[in-house]
Amino acid sequence: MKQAESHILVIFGASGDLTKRKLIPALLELEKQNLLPDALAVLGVSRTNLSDREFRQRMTEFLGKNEDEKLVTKFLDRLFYQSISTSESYDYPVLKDRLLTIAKEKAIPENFIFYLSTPPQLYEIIPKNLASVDLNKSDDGFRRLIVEKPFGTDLNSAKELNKNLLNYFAENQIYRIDHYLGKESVQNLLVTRFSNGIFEPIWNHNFIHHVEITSAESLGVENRGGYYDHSGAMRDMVQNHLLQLVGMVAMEPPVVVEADAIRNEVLKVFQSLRPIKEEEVEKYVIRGQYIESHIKNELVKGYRQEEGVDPESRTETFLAMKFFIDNWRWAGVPFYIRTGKKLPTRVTEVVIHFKKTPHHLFGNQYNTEQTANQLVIRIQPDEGILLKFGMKVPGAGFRVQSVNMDFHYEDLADAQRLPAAYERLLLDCMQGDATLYSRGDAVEKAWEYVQPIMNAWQNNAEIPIYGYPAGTWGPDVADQLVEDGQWRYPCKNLSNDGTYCEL
Ligand SMILES: NC(=O)C1=CN([C@@H]2O[C@H](COP(=O)(O)OP(=O)(O)OC[C@H]3O[C@@H](n4cnc5c(N)ncnc54)[C@H](OP(=O)(O)O)[C@@H]3O)[C@@H](O)[C@H]2O)C=CC1
Ligand SMILES: O=C1O[C@H](COP(=O)(O)O)[C@@H](O)[C@H](O)[C@H]1O
Repeated sequence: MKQAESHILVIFGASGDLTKRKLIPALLELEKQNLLPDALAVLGVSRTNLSDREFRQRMTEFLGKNEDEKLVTKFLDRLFYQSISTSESYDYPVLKDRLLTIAKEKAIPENFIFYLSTPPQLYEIIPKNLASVDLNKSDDGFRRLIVEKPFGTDLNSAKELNKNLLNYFAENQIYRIDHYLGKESVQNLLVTRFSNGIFEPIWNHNFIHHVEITSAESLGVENRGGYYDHSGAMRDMVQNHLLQLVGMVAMEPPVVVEADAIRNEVLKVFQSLRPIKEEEVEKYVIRGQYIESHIKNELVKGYRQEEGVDPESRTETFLAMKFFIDNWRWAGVPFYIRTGKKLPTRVTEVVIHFKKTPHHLFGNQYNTEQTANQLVIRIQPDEGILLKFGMKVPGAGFRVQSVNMDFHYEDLADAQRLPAAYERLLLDCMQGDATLYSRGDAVEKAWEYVQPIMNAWQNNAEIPIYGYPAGTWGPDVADQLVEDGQWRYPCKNLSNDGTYCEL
């Protein structure tokens, strides 16, 4: 594994939610694991006036309660803060001076990573302002730019954003975060497929009947109603996280495990998605919105009653769709994806449904079910893999029953905690590895694919948006998408608070 190189990490938007909830805890965890280089500083930047001491004090509140004091002190000493008017170029010489001063005082080489954790309107102006003081390129050190989602809100804005970023940074300097790619179990998809002789030979239309991907959340929009009402499930989850998952499930083996080799294969999957025409949207895509209901005797608000949401909103909080990948491997295999807020539990899983045997040997004589094998790849929580297969019911005759072969990450003898997505992604960028970051062309291709669906919703008020009671698996009509049968309902046991279900 490459070592993280010494550098200064500049976080724009350092007084915001993402910094305190995800980035700082991820950095502390890397410190704990001894994965940060000795010469590393973090410079928080935003408009709020804070001293270094005040910034450190604020960040302390978001670190775990029982952390080792010495370690926390070492970590906090790496943190600095600079207040600037982020959108104004006149403040960037101040930023540059501060960076050079920290580099000199702390003997850190002039390598800089700029993390854009601000409102997306600033994703164009900050790179431009960095370029105005030559912080975008250097012959000596590296300059990298991490961009948070959303990468645009539709195809045109995504193209515009990419074009503008490329005015100031080269593609190989740009790291677009999709935190799903940072999840350990998503990366394990590649290992499951490409390091097991038993799976890859049958990973195609000859053996696979259909593929199902579910990403369910039990939470609603919480305090993000204002943002979500302009986004919806398609922009928030499908265009990015779920299509990236599709890319991992469906791609061809990359030539090597390197950023461009893997990302080339993901792009090819996106290029092979059969377009859904505007007039076909009703047939292939079901959208829903949660409505008021009772969950465990408690009255739960509907989406339109959430703070920041238009009382007549037609934004989808649930989406289920069927689509095809028109290439050699996947010809004729339906893919189904489903995501939603206020569903019964939080679970993300990929289910490979294999074809049934060509002849049901035991069916006629023993009036027994014909089982089809399923491989369930649980992304979260309770990460693991489960294989369902038919087994003889003990005793007389040949009756068949479906049973499970079950692996859970937490059962590993030397079980290590799974690193959080932001830990892995930050470390990768520090090592100059963009494999788990989205590439601009793939992001645009994904927008190109979903754009006609969003257009149809916008242009045709007749396309229904179905209500579903909060706490259910979405509108019943979503079942009609799946030809023979229904979606897998993923819970064996639901925890008491309903937020967790066993594989
Ligand atoms: N929070 C999350 O869980 C996730 C967030 N994201 C993305 O990350 C980015 C940051 O999100 P989040 O931290 O939640 O956002 P917040 O609104 O909490 O923080 C935004 C930050 O940007 C700074 N800022 C600088 N210039 C401006 C400006 N002109 N207007 C408003 N704020 C400004 C703000 O500080 P100041 O006012 O001091 O300048 C603040 O520090 C967003 O693009 C979001 O979509 C993506 C995934 C998850
Ligand atoms: O990007 C987002 O992802 C979260 C779901 O992430 P997960 O890691 O908890 O599965 C989602 O809640 C949020 O709306 C979306 O913006």
